[in-house]
Amino acid sequence: MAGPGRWALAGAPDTMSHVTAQILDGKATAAEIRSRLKARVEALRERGITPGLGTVLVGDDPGSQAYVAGKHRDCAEVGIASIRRDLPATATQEEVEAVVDELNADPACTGYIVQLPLPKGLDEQRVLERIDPAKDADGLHPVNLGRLVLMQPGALPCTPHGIVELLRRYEVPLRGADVTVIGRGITVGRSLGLLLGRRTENATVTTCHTGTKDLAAHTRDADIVVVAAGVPGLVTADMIKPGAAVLDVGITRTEAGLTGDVDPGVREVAGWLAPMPGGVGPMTRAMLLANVVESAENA
Ligand SMILES: Nc1nc2c(c(=O)[nH]1)N[C@@H](CN(C=O)c1ccc(C(=O)N[C@@H](CCC(=O)O)C(=O)O)cc1)CN2
Repeated sequence: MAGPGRWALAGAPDTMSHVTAQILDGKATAAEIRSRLKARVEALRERGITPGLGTVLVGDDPGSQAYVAGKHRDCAEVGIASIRRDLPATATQEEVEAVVDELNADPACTGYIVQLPLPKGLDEQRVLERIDPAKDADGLHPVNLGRLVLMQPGALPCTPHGIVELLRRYEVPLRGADVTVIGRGITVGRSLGLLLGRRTENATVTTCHTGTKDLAAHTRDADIVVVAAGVPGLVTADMIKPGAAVLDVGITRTEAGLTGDVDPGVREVAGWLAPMPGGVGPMTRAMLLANVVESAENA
């Protein structure tokens, strides 16, 4: 699946005519991953093991509701049992933590996630820390993030893991690549920096955020740009080195529909583009299933 855009990384002249970016098709890649996971789930079931994914959803945010519904559809497709716990937006910290305790104790739930963000007023970090690290299907418990820092095996956060898988499948050169990540949230930016800096990936990562003085200076030098800022159209064509890979992880819901962080003009400059929708999002869901299957296999 090698793309047309490798010439910028190889140092070819700027005068070379450019082909529109190759699309990093997360939807198709995730479907392939699910079909392989389905076979692994069947093998587990033959050994008498049924993996079970739990979700905890608090409140009525339309995005979170859609993501959780998607996660349960994926489970049904690959044969993972699913357990759903929905709480109203008025739920207290104690009520949310009681559900976490219940899932920690439930043997049918082999892994689970707490859908983020939680409604204002709830202490997200306290909830995440209460999850049994062995059941943390999102890799967001401090123990699992610590393993990532120490480069030890453990559940990996789904979006960063999905990004790395997508880059690998399309043979986007990663070793030694200069990667600029925009956004320092724990579900994407910060964890991605840790993941790409491991010896197995060996990329050089710059994490940009609201305090970054000259964002364009960092993106223009990068072989790979990952943007997870939630600012529609933040990254424009003039900020991208010709032939670089650009991955759009931003999602803003407007009355007109969903908007990503990458301006459509980037497609004419980039070598590869993971669009929103259809790029990284479906990979996030596929990696969650992979975490659940892998932890059932290792149990
Ligand atoms: N506990 C977690 N909470 C959140 C995570 C996470 O990994 N764990 N990530 C995001 C939300 N998320 C999964 O939970 C997620 C986001 C987007 C997509 C997706 O498929 N997006 C589509 C477009 C959106 C749409 O159609 O509605 C796409 O990009 O094609 C899946 C999962 C924050 N919370």
